[in-house]
Amino acid sequence: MAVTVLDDILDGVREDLRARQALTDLDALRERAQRQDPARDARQLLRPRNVEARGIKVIAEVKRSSPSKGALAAIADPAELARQYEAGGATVISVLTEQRRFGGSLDDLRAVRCAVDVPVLRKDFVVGSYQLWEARAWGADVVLLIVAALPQEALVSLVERTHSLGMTALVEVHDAEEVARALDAGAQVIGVNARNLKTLEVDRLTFHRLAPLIPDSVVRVAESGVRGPHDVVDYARAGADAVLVGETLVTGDDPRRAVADLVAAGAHPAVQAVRP
Ligand SMILES: O=C(O)c1ccccc1NCC(=O)[C@H](O)[C@H](O)COP(=O)(O)O
Repeated sequence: MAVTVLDDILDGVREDLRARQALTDLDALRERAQRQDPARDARQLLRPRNVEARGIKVIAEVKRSSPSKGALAAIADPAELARQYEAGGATVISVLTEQRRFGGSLDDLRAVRCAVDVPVLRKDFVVGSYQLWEARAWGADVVLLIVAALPQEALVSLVERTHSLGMTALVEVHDAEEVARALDAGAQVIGVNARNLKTLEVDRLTFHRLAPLIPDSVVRVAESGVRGPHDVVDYARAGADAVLVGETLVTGDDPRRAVADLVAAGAHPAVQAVRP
């Protein structure tokens, strides 16, 4: 019996994963993954060495629905949406591939991969390495690993495996203990989710509380709750290198313009993140 929203999501993810594993064995996935172009270095793009290029980056998400808001947008053509995001200046495109609650799929990931040149993030609820091989086989450059969904030994192993496949791990946290776990696991990019995945409550100040616990050597991503440029400015002032934005972009009528407005806010001299 699922106790929290996250537990319920994970129950469905495990059931759907078993069905996919029954259809495609790991050797076939590995073979497909090895045929892919090497993964793009998203970490470098999220925190460029050239300080002048260091405006707050935007990770723009393809998100049809969610547990907190239900149906958001049909997104009949995820590739076109991704092209609009890229044209607006998004540094990374995030693709939700969980089907039951977010209406996503690996086909969406593949379509977006074929449509854009920027790195693509597989946003799902990873519980094992098979999903990492899936991500690589479908062209992902970045994979989300949710600390709250994984015991520490599994988290450590999955971060290592993600890096060994050439991909970047976006390790997601929501409290101080999870920050410590992410750092222990070797995370080089940490996402602070303002949304509590167990209760769905959104508190943008979560990032402000946790950012000081994340060393300057680690890329900081502020996830969720970005309603517009003002939230980008606020996250930037709290030390974010990047923001991850979904709902505001998929529910608006001009995704390219919406991304461009967020990028402009993040690039403004008054708010550029001052990074050592
Ligand atoms: O969005 C949800 O309702 C949700 C519920 C449970 C687990 C994950 C959930 N969303 C995934 C995300 O973290 C967001 O899609 C992403 O950070 C973008 O957030 P937003 O801009 O608020 O859509």
